[in-house]
Amino acid sequence: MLVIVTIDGVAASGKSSVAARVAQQLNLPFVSSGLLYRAVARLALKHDVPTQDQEALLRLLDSHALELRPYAQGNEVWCEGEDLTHELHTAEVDAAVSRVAQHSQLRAWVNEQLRALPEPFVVEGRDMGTAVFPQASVKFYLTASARVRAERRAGERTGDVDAVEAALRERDRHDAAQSRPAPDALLLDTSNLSLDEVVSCILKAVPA
Ligand SMILES: Nc1ncnc2c1ncn2[C@@H]1O[C@H](COP(=O)(O)OP(=O)(O)O)[C@@H](O)[C@H]1O
Ligand SMILES: Nc1ccn([C@@H]2O[C@H](COP(=O)(O)OP(=O)(O)O)[C@@H](O)[C@H]2O)c(=O)n1
Repeated sequence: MLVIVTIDGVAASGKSSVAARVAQQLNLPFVSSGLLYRAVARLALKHDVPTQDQEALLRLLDSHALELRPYAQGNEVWCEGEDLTHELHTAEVDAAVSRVAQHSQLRAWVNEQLRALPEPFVVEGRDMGTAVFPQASVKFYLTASARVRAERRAGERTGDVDAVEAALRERDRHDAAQSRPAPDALLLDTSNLSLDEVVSCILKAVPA
């Protein structure tokens, strides 16, 4: 059966880890939409383009072709022969990305890249079940307490748990506009669930 599964949620709620595992079980590709926003933020930082200047960001995209490659073992973003993926999960990009993501034309550009991907797939982000793939067959929205998310993420970033939690809360605040759950999404608080439990809960909702 051809399905799109959307997994949206707040920062560090488990979206990409869960999406990768769900996709593997379903033998589908998974798509990490946030990587495109992260890649634009990374390019802006690299080329000294102000993140509040949408026109300048769009010009940057015209001159630096970005490509999301949704491999099963992990998504990559390439820019003109260079793999940018390893540069996208830094505190610097975390701090800049929400400013990039607030621009409507830039969001339209990201959405165009995503809608051009061959279906079916599992896709994760903030607005996959609302703005981008409202027709998706199965929609989830993941949450977890800010403390739990900070503890999980602290191992992946420099800085103590308090600083990571403050940065996550700040990003959630900036991302609030595009982070509303779809009315038909199933909400899952993962604070007290293991990754395996979250994955099995989602798989139960996918039609056989
Ligand atoms: N339910 C869970 N239980 C334990 N650890 C989790 C769970 N979900 C995610 N993690 C861990 O939390 C961190 C953030 O998860 P990630 O998938 O990157 O979240 P997101 O894509 O929402 O930012 C990762 O280290 C991941 O392994
Ligand atoms: N569908 C999406 C995905 C990400 N984003 C933006 O991109 C940023 C990074 O997304 P991400 O999913 O890689 O971040 P994490 O939740 O993994 O920390 C978010 O903080 C949002 O600003 C968005 O606006 N819409």
